[in-house]
Amino acid sequence: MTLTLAATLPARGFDVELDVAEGRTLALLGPNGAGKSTALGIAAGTLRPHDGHVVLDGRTLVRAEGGRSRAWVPPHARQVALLAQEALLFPHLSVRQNVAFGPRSQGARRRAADAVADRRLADVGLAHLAERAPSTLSGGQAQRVAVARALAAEPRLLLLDEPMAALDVDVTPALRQTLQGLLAGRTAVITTHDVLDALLLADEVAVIEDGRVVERGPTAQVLSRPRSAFAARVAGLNLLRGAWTGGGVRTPAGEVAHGHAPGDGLVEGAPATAVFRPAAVAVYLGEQHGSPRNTFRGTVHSLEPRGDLVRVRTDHLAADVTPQAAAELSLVPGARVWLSVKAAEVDVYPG
Ligand SMILES: Nc1ncnc2c1ncn2[C@@H]1O[C@H](COP(=O)(O)OP(=O)(O)OP(=O)(O)O)[C@@H](O)[C@H]1O
Repeated sequence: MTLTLAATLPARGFDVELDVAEGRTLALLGPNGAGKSTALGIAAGTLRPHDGHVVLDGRTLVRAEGGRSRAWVPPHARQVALLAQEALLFPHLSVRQNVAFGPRSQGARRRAADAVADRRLADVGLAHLAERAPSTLSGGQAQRVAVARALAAEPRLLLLDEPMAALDVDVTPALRQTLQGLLAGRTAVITTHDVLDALLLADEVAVIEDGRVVERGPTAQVLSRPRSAFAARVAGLNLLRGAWTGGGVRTPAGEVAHGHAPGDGLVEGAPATAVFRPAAVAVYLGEQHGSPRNTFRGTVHSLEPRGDLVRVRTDHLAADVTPQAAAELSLVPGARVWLSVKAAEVDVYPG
């Protein structure tokens, strides 16, 4: 592995192990306060773990035991670049000087550093802004300069902390596309809440909740067969977890989901997961009988516009219905409903 990180920080309830292979990008997904930024801070050296280690390309960057550092490489000597949500450019330096800063501080001469800066600015499509002052840039441009600056230092590891979070939605697709090109073949960790970042930028995904990794795997697998509630939400899927019993997944609350189970591996009494799309769910005011359907009781929590449809959220499930259906059923928060989904629309898998 290029990067291995195993660290605890009891003050934050943080206890995480991660690894990233050479040239791969890992996305850290998780709710606010889960510990994603803490993981990046420990890798970058802005935070010290209480126990654990970080090893990059065989070099130990930190090793700590019981709150004492046994090994410590300071942040600037780690060959790790951390890109924050805000660009944080030096205001008194030009765009080119900002990007040349890393090579300069590594000892490159002015001309050579400027040449690197111009190449990196070209990589992010901003060669024409090299003379500008940071204060004259838009948020999206500033963030691109920050990406160029991070890459100019030739880091062995690139850390991106929600790089799109502070940007307007209309500029995020372009930056995401730029990052897609730049991350190919680099070792990187990106934190995000956005399914598109995970899909387009990451080879693997790790879901962090309450300071622990609760799920990890190749991106497509985690998003199509999530096991954690958070991954299911990011993937836009309903998720029910329970035990495989009598041909269905029985949840601790007593709900049963029948579905189709491609492949095998389901064992009577063993953990199993059922997922289905909100668009496959119909909403009724009374229980539906007959036909191979699953029905679940729920109370409407919220209604949100979702393209041409309305997303109806109940305690733990979601359904996408037409605005006409929502109106005919008089759906409002607090309404008691039945949600119904055909077994053929439900994927069931072990775990
Ligand atoms: N400077 C700090 N001092 C003490 N505790 C902190 C500090 N920063 C964060 N924490 C706590 O550490 C835990 C993990 O926070 P962290 O910022 O790593 O989460 P995150 O997953 O990055 O969240 P977000 O998505 O909101 O950025 C939280 O409980 C948070 O309250």
